[in-house]
Amino acid sequence: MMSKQREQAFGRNVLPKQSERSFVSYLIETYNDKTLIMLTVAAFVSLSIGTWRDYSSSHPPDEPRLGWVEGTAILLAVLVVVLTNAINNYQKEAQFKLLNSKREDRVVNVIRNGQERELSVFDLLVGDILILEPGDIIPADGIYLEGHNVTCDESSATGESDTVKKTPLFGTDRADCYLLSGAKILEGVGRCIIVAVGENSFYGRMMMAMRGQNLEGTPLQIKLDSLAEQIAKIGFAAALLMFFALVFKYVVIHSLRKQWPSGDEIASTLVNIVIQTITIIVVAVPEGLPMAVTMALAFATTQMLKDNNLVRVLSACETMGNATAICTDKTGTLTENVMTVEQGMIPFRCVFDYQEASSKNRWATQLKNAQNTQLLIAQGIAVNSTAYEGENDRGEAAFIGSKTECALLNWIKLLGYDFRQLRRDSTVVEVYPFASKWKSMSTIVQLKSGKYQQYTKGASEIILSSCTYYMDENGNKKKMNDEITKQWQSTISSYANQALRTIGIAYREIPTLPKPEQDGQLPLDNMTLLGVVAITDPLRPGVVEAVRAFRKAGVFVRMITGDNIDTAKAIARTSGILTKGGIAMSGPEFRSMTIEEQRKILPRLQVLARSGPLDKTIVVARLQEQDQVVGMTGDGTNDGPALKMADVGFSMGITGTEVAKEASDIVLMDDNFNSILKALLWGRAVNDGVRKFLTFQLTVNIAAVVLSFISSLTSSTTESVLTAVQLLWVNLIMDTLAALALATEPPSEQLLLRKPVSRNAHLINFSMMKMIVGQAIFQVIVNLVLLYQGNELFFLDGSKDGKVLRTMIFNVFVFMQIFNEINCRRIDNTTLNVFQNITHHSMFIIIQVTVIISQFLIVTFGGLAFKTVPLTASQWLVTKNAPDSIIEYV
Ligand SMILES: Nc1ncnc2c1ncn2[C@@H]1O[C@H](COP(=O)(O)OP(=O)(O)OP(=O)(O)O)[C@@H](O)[C@H]1O
Ligand SMILES: [Ca+2]
Repeated sequence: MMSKQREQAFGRNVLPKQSERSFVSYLIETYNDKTLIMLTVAAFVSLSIGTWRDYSSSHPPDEPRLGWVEGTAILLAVLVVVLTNAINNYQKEAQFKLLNSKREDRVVNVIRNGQERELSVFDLLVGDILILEPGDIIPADGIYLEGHNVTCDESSATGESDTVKKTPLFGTDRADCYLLSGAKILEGVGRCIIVAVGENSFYGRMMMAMRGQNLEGTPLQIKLDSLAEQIAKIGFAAALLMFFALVFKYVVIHSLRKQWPSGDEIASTLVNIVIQTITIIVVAVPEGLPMAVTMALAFATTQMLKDNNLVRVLSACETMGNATAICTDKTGTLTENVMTVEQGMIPFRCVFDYQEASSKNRWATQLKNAQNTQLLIAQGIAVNSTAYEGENDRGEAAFIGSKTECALLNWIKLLGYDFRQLRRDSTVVEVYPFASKWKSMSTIVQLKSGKYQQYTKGASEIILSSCTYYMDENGNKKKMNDEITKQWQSTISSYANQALRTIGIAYREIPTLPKPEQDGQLPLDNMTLLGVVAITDPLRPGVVEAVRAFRKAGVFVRMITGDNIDTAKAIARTSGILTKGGIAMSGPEFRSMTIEEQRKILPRLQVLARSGPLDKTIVVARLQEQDQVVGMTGDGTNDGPALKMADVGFSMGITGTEVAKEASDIVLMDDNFNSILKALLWGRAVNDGVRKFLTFQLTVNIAAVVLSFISSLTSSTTESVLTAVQLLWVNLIMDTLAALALATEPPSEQLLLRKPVSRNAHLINFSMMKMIVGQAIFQVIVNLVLLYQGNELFFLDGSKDGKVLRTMIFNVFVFMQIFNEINCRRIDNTTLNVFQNITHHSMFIIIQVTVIISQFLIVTFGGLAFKTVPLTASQWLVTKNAPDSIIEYV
């Protein structure tokens, strides 16, 4: 059947879209807040009392009827607050949704219409033949057709962590040929036919059932939530205190005067006091605090995707900001993973170097005597690899699979062999795919004679040590001796010192099929060494600079690689990871040390070569014991535990197995080391953004509450200088808008100039504290001075019920917040220039300009609601500069 028809009949491998949450539900969610509801009730009470007084008989007929204004204005303010917050939440959610869909996409290898190709999992169809390798997570339900040793971990489906051995459908023993989606392939290679996709697959059904479950907060969110709660309690207490103080004052004044106002006047004053109290609560409750983190995270994670960091676990983003150590792989991360066979010795004494034009011909001539060897090598490489030539996901023809194998396949292609033909000509009976644990791969084929032949390729020292024979320059099998071994060794290290990756190629003939050892590895002994090839893999551009940047930022970079120690050292030296006095050693050596010795050596350990997945976990454990925050990269299935254990696990988007990705917090979409630096930058930016916002928020909080408190207690009408509606506007500036403005600053290189902040450091550090308290005191003093001395100061006619002065104070207060917000951009003491990089931060500028314009409109046209009067140009100037003039005055 054509794939179109299959798609129509069975659908694509996607789950139906989650029913969209309507905007109204966001509105309801935001409005569902105690203080907002209280405020609404109070507003309605004020509205009814106000209207009632307007039309009551005692209302003076010549005065305008304005009793309804206050209540309506508050209702409008509540509406604006709810709307802005809901819009924010809605957008934030949309960003996370985008991230989620990206997170699920990946490529799989399939055979469709007889053609091998790479496809997006979403395009997998029933009837496709899927190619499976160790580390894959089965993307749809399938039936195992053919393969070797396929073993699955179905714990995600059954909850039991037993490994299940699968047998092919047409095998001798048809016990279990079902491959469940969601299960992991632990070992073996194979092919299966897809029988159920999307919603109909096992995994799909499970995911559908789990829909709608929510994530828990990140550590920063949890910290902020509890801080917000504490502040809210204090604010609540302050508001309550104010309420009783105002009521007490009102009662005392009137009982001293022995003259009580009319009942409705008392009622309206009481309602006013209640409204003021609730407004103070609204201002004091820092509802924007937890939101600021989510917003910063939503912003950061979507931006990080552009920097090729796919954040799987939200908290990783902020944790990365505190990282003190990075452990990175070499191949593909520091290097480009563009591999080409460049040099080699095949067989003994026949050397070639593709950099040298004449060398190739010389090698060809030498090889003439050993044609059989060349064929053996070509067969070995063709049969003993899982890479293939096909279409990549962009539809271009390419070698697909392990880059090392691609390089080898390409090499034999250049030598004139057709690897497909070679594969077709041989009968493969067993495959032991490459595993980092063993550092080799073997395939056993049955010869026409009925005997078996084993091809093995892998890390050259390991292959060398398992060989008792070697092929000499004439194509004769000879016994190894010490001298020959030395010669091979020196060849290998001369390649390795040039930062080349060496692969040993060997074979042996065996009469019967060998039994794997305990750990599943094929015994490697009595092999014949055919030769060693050396593969280049250039350093990625920018790595040297990135390593330097990490060092400046106080983050220690270590290389943990499976490659040869000399190769590793050479690369580490050129990339700047290995420095004078630094230690490079091999994984087995490190593993055999005592914990004490490991701890001692760790601060200087920069390269760990020939390491296995276990070494990674050891390094993470030792580092974490020293309270380090560790970022660790990994690509293989066995790297899973180390990735999980690390504070931030990075998996490779291109070469990483699905299992590694699942265990990781962040997927490096381009496998690139430089992207880890980007993650550090963003991590620091998120932490900083939240701190900036916190500083700003607390300053305004304290200033507004204290000012209202003092001014209302001292005023004759028990009214605060800042009216309820004005305060609500201030609250909008400082909560929602400031969170947007301060928590979304794109990172700048400056963030890399300072040492990491401890993860356990208090959210509010000393310099923030100084800033908060200093600013708040300053603001309160300025406004109080204006309140009591303003009329003389600005030569105002105080008799006009002080409206101009009050408007000016309101204006001064808002402008002080705007300046304060600019100040809060730099809280890290690295520079005093608060305008640094402000041009890169368009969101900040947009919001500030919006606030200034709105303030102008409010003052000029919003008089009714905000109780303001239009100011003259000079009064505007004065309010903007008032803080300075006050300083002069004082
Ligand atoms: N497909 C393969 N078949 C056989 N041998 C391989 C294959 N891929 C790699 N090797 C050999 O095994 C060694 C270890 O590989 P491993 O994947 O553990 O680490 P690596 O790729 O060299 O480095 P890193 O751990 O930094 O990514 C390699 O140096 C190489 O010699
Ligand atoms: Ca608030």
